[in-house]
Amino acid sequence: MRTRIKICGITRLEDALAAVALGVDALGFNFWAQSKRHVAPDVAGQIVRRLPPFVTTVGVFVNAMRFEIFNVAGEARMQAIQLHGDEPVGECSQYSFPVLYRLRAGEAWDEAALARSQATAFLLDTPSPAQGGAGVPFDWSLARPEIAGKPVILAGGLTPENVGEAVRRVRPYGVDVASGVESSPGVKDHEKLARFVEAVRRADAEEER
Ligand SMILES: O=C(O)c1ccccc1NCC(=O)[C@H](O)[C@H](O)COP(=O)(O)O
Repeated sequence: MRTRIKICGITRLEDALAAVALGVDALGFNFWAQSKRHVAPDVAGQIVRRLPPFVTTVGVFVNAMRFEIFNVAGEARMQAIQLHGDEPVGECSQYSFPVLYRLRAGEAWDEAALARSQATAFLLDTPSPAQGGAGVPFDWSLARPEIAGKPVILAGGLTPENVGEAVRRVRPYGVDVASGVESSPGVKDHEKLARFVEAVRRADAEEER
């Protein structure tokens, strides 16, 4: 299976186009005002208008009101949303968008509630006071390819140097990275992006052999 790749914290068109040229599957746009990677909805919308088809745009929200999510996701042309705060998992059913629901690694989950939920996938991240984007990996033995029958997107401190090992060990549906491919918050380093994608593809190819 090809591991899907989401690059999170896109704020600039050139970074979005560089990631897409490398074949990534999804781009994350952070609409939480306190994030170092915050992007205004109109700026995100202008970036999205310049993307080729078949790239999933994901709006990242932290404890936002439903009407705000609908308005922002609409204006910025998001195709999916990521709930990355303290939202209950039942909140996923309130949206017509596919929803990535953040789980904190190491916390006790109510697997039955997760299985019943309308989450499309679980983004498994390092617990962090900054909510996300902290660049700190967690113990991957806490991760699995699926949780409650839904795909897992592995996040938290992934870098070009460690992502191959993470993919080999966890075999997640996808991987997600923000800080590990940056030169500064919100500014992607295109060389790190290329090495990240290559490391994932190398790990995929090893599994196929
Ligand atoms: O990236 C942020 O600044 C951020 C802030 C608040 C909530 C979520 C945030 N990012 C969401 C992501 O999906 C990140 O890619 C994920 O947390 C992993 O980040 P990193 O450890 O920097 O790769």
